[in-house]
Amino acid sequence: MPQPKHAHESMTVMTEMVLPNDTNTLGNLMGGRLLHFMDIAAAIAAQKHSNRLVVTASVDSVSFAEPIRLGNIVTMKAQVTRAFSSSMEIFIEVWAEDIPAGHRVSTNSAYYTFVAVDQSGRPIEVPAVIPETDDEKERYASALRRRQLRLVLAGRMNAQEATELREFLKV
Ligand SMILES: CC(=O)SCCNC(=O)CCNC(=O)[C@H](O)C(C)(C)COP(=O)(O)OP(=O)(O)OC[C@H]1O[C@@H](n2cnc3c(N)ncnc32)[C@H](O)[C@@H]1OP(=O)(O)O
Repeated sequence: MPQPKHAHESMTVMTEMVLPNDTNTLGNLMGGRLLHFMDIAAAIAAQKHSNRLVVTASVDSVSFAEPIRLGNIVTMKAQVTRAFSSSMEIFIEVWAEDIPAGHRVSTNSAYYTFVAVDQSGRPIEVPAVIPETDDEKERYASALRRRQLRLVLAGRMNAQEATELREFLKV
């Protein structure tokens, strides 16, 4: 069993500049490009936690609340919230910044799930997470509910087994 690791050890901050090739005809960052940036930042956080190869297993709903403009600086902060057997949940927050205007806005957040795999692509055990701050403890505690919900929605868990969702699903 790998030694548990502190949540903050996986913290990853990634910065990108929005270039013309990243935008649509309105000059806004394309959603798929942003998801690509987020996937990389989250994968690095999962690798830091597990010291393994990782693959994306799922992405929870992402909404695009604010357009991100050509020339903006996009900053992503990703950190593992909780690890299970081979899977890890990563919370990622995104900000866009217009540096000349001195304007910074929070644009997105999402939960990604990564699975650590061996060289043959088989899932492999990962360290448990030790949460320390209040935010880390809250996200750690609620991670079990989010895991059960995503596995039920993916058809990988029977709703009857989702102990954290009983009240919500009325099962
Ligand atoms: C960085 C990248 O972009 S990688 C490229 C995109 N991603 C991929 O190509 C991944 C393709 N998928 C796969 O390789 C496999 O489905 C895997 C490795 C994710 C899972 O393999 P399986 O053989 O289904 O393994 P298994 O059923 O044992 O599940 C392994 C873990 O994955 C988790 N998992 C599987 N599917 C999902 C899902 N849809 N959502 C969340 N977690 C999932 C399971 O809950 C389990 O977690 P646990 O070990 O912590 O309990």
